[in-house]
Amino acid sequence: MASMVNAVQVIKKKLEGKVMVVTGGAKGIGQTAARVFVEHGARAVVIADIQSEAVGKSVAESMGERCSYVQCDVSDEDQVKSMIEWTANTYGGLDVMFCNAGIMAYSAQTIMDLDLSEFDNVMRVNAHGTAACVKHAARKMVELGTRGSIICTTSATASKGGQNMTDYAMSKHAVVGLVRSASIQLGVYGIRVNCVSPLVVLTPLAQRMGLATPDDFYTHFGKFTSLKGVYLTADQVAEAITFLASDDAAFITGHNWNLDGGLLCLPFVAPSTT
Ligand SMILES: NC(=O)c1ccc[n+]([C@@H]2O[C@H](COP(=O)([O-])OP(=O)(O)OC[C@H]3O[C@@H](n4cnc5c(N)ncnc54)[C@H](O)[C@@H]3O)[C@@H](O)[C@H]2O)c1
Repeated sequence: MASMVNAVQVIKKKLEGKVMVVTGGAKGIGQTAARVFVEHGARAVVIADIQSEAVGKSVAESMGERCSYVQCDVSDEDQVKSMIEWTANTYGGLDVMFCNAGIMAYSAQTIMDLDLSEFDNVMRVNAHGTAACVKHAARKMVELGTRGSIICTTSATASKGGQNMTDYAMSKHAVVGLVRSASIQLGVYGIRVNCVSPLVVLTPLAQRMGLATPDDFYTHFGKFTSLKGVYLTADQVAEAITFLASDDAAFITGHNWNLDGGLLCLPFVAPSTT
């Protein structure tokens, strides 16, 4: 028992003392990330999400006293600005901004049947909303003189075209452009900006695409990855974000980290069926 305790004690907590915001943290990847940030010793984790106060507060409470909830629609710049102000005033700083909130349209969104009001909605949250979050986090970090870390969630669709979800792919390509440009502009302040591009994670969002179990993933995506018999979990994404947020990544900026099981490295030949 004593040796087990010692083993746990030597595991490094990578986020000790940090004040962090997670947008879209009431569900899915963001909720897991908030829990993992607390486990890694973050001083404060603010979950910012469009969900009701009741839903968000119960998620935050389930993670302990270092976690709190602010209802915030990331597509509304004023709400984003107020949420960042509240975080910095309440906890005395802002070290890490995880811009993760994102949505998909309800229709297939092939180009010839593109519903442009759904398109606007997807772009408003995924591109415009992420830009508002990066903008106001950066302004606050510069104001406070913090050499912070900003991380955005984009998607494997940011590097590929698709049979459908045209608006979603466009919005995620936009986030990569945002991250690359912001990383250049903010480097002078010591602020790092990176993004992660997961393939599929079995969250409520993936369920809407009919992906609820590992078998669903293997059936639909297994042949497009070089790694076999493994799938991406929200915990793995959260650990990747934790690394990018931590001081271990002090010289890493401007990257789009593909969490894709090797999908982007597959050669230009028909995928192997073995
Ligand atoms: N799940 C996947 O397979 C997958 C793959 C690649 C990328 N992503 C991206 O990861 C991110 C998280 O996805 P997820 O699967 O956890 O989704 P999810 O639907 O499970 O959770 C998304 C959260 O974002 C919140 N949200 C939605 N609109 C918002 C808004 N306007 N303002 C604030 N919060 C808002 C929702 O309330 C929800 O809590 C998204 O950006 C998504 O595009 C997901």
